[in-house]
Amino acid sequence: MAQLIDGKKISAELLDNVALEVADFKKMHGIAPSLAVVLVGDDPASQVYVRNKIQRANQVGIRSIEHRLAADVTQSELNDLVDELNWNPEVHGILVQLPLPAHLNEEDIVNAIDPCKDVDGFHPLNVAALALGNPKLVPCTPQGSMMMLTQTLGDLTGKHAVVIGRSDIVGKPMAALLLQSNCTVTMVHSRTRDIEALCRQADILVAAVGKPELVKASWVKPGATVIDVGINVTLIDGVRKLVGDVDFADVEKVAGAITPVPGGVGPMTIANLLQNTLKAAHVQMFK
Ligand SMILES: Nc1nc2c(c(=O)[nH]1)N[C@@H](CN(C=O)c1ccc(C(=O)N[C@@H](CCC(=O)O)C(=O)O)cc1)CN2
Ligand SMILES: [Mg+2]
Repeated sequence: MAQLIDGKKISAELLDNVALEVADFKKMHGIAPSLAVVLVGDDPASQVYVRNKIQRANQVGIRSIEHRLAADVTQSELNDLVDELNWNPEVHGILVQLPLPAHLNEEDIVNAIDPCKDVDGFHPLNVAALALGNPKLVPCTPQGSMMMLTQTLGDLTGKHAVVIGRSDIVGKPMAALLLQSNCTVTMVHSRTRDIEALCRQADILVAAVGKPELVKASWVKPGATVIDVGINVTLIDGVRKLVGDVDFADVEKVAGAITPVPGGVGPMTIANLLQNTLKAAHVQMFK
């Protein structure tokens, strides 16, 4: 049976470390790092994620400022808020919870955030910095996935990593980070031919595609490390159940190590958001 990569445990260690560094930051500067969290509308999952982010921020001593906007807010009203947060020296990190309601243009909003406060790492300047091998603020889910990989495997040099999915917030930055760690990287997606055979070549398999339990044991090389980024809500006999993109019960029989859902990558995302907030605050103090 595969080793379980425990995201709750690894993220708790990271949060303890962030809390210590936040205490040092406060001693040095006399203020707390601060994070502005913008939530538009009433998507139930987004409400849960935002609540968890604020709760964890408070736990490590980061000041959080919540901005809740109605679902029918206009693009220019949201832009005005982002602008105000950009100019406010008491705000070190800004995050706009995604997805936004359909009438809003996500790209324009992300582009409006000051790249130095972009703790999600989604701004084009942060994307470019990562692609050029000089990362500044890195997207939280891929950064957390890399921490789990290095804790499990140590040096990743020479390993063949296959990333399933090419989203801007997970697949692409994940591939860039794996490349930076000297992996040989293959990206597969909906138009790839024979995905299964390519996945079977992977020493490291990262599933970030949003398809419940897509990856079966037959896709996995014996002993491979499997990172499951998927968070899919399914109904089993009328009961809400969270499953990943990996068929855990099947794949754990062949993998060397595997992340569960829940309790894997998810908690790492939030811990990395707070680490990014601290990093952004440090950079702004010396500007
Ligand atoms: N601005 C952003 N929006 C979104 C991001 C993001 O990184 N920045 N990522 C996702 C949602 N997300 C954080 O925002 C997120 C999703 C899931 C978890 C998590 O801890 N999940 C738990 C299970 C929670 C549950 O029971 O529902 C787990 O996997 O154990 C954290 C953060 C999209 N939007
Ligand atoms: Mg839209």
